[in-house]
Amino acid sequence: MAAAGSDFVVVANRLPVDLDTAPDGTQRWKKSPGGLVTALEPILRSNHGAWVGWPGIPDVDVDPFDEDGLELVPVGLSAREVADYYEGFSNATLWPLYHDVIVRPVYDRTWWEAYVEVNRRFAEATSKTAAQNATVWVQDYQLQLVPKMLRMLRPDLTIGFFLHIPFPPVELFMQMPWRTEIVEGLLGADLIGFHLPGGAQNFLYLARRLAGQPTSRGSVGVRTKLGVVQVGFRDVRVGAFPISIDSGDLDEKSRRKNVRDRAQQMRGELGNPKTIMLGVDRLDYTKGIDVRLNAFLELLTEGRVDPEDVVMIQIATPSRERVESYKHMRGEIESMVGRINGEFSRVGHSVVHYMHRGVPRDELTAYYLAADVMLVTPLRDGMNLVAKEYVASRSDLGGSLVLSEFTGAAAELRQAYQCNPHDLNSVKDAMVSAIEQDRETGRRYMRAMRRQVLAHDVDRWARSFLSALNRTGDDVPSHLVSNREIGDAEEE
Ligand SMILES: O=P(O)(O)OC[C@H]1O[C@H](O[C@H]2O[C@H](CO)[C@@H](O)[C@H](O)[C@H]2O)[C@H](O)[C@@H](O)[C@@H]1O
Ligand SMILES: Nc1ccn([C@@H]2O[C@H](COP(=O)(O)OP(=O)(O)O)[C@@H](O)[C@H]2O)c(=O)n1
Repeated sequence: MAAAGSDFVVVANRLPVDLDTAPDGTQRWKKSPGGLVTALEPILRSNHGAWVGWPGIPDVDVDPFDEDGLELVPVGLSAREVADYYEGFSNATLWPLYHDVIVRPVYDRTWWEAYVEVNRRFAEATSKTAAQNATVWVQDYQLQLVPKMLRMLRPDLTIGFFLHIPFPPVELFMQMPWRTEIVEGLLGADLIGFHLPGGAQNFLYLARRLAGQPTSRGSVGVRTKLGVVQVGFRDVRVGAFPISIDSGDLDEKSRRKNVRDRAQQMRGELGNPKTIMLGVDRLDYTKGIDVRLNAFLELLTEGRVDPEDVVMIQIATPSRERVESYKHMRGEIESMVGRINGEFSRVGHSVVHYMHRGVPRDELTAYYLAADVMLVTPLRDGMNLVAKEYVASRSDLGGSLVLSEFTGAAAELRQAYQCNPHDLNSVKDAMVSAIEQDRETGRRYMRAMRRQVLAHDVDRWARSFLSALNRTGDDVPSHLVSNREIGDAEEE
């Protein structure tokens, strides 16, 4: 039976803050990594909702607490569950399978059992947190069984699900030993959202084939034209809702004098090179950090880029460090950085600056402003918020974006220098075009991309998903998302 509870509950693998243990044993909360938290935290904060999630370290038992008007409901995981559910099934099975099998997925029955058990725990915690008839929004691949489990516990709830990573082609999904259970788990929701129409389309096909449910046959549009799966007397709707960022906030930050001064200072510290190229990613094999380093190495070797003129900065945030494929990739990337610097740096002038750590937000905005060329080269990425953040930060209309075709963002940022990360020549050519771009062309491209990102911000993303979930047309209940109007992109 529902207690008083919250009217709006987000359920995600992680809380927006992680409990961090310092070397002296003291613990403090710090912002969790990744785009999901960046995207959802502002919405939930402005709606005084509740967030159910894992506090980020094993074997801690924390009571629900209030943080600036947001109720945080921790779901504890044991060390074994972190190994089997998070590192195992989520990040060594689902993550590689959904990212085009860049790394071979491991199918392990023990991991699957832990995934089922932890999903049940999340469903139970949510059931206790949500008020009668509340709206619950379940996030991402770690929790695909929660919609069905939650519906069984609380049929009064309106349940949405959003997948932040790509939904794979049918032939790849069919590898999954527990494919039917996953499709049926998702079908517990009232609305299932993907970044792109292709993911929605793949899911509709699988709902027919694996769950044997009738579905609509027409194509799915972006934020419009939802697909439908009929599950008994319920209609489950399926749609494409490309996520975004708080672009207005970033635009405003990038105009601040202290941020601009810091960007200038960074350029000075690097010896004022003609071109600064920047990469900002979690250290993940999907992000194609190795691809851009290889392309840079070849350009330097061929003399198409002069090491005196071009400097590359790579910020690589530590991620999933106990998963084997991540350990392996870190070693490879760091040895490539060493090789490039060994061949092309001189005393006092490194060609690649590599940082294996997170960076505070203001500092990150200054990096975006300092960079002439932003390198976003994933082999596959659900959206990639970094690409959108770069564009939102360039209120000066400077800079150029090299963008992989295999990111969700590529569907919206058409004026980027798009490339195929599986084709090194394509990446090299895009880099050279971005480096050599003339000022007027660059301003035109950046203006067009900014119009897109400023008009389609994270507030609009949440509003379009939640209004579809609540079947209220354009009017979202005011307790769900802020009604802040999005102004026209103002430039310069
Ligand atoms: O929680 P972690 O295991 O440390 O990973 C961080 C997050 O990575 C993934 O982010 C995705 O969501 C972004 C926002 O929609 C999207 O732009 C990006 O393409 C995705 O990779 C993951 O989906 C999250 O669940 C993780 O929290
Ligand atoms: N050092 C860093 C690197 C990234 N980030 C943020 O992490 C998020 C990454 O999101 P994304 O969509 O590009 O990729 P995922 O890491 O979610 O796969 C962005 O919002 C970045 O600004 C950060 O806060 N600090």
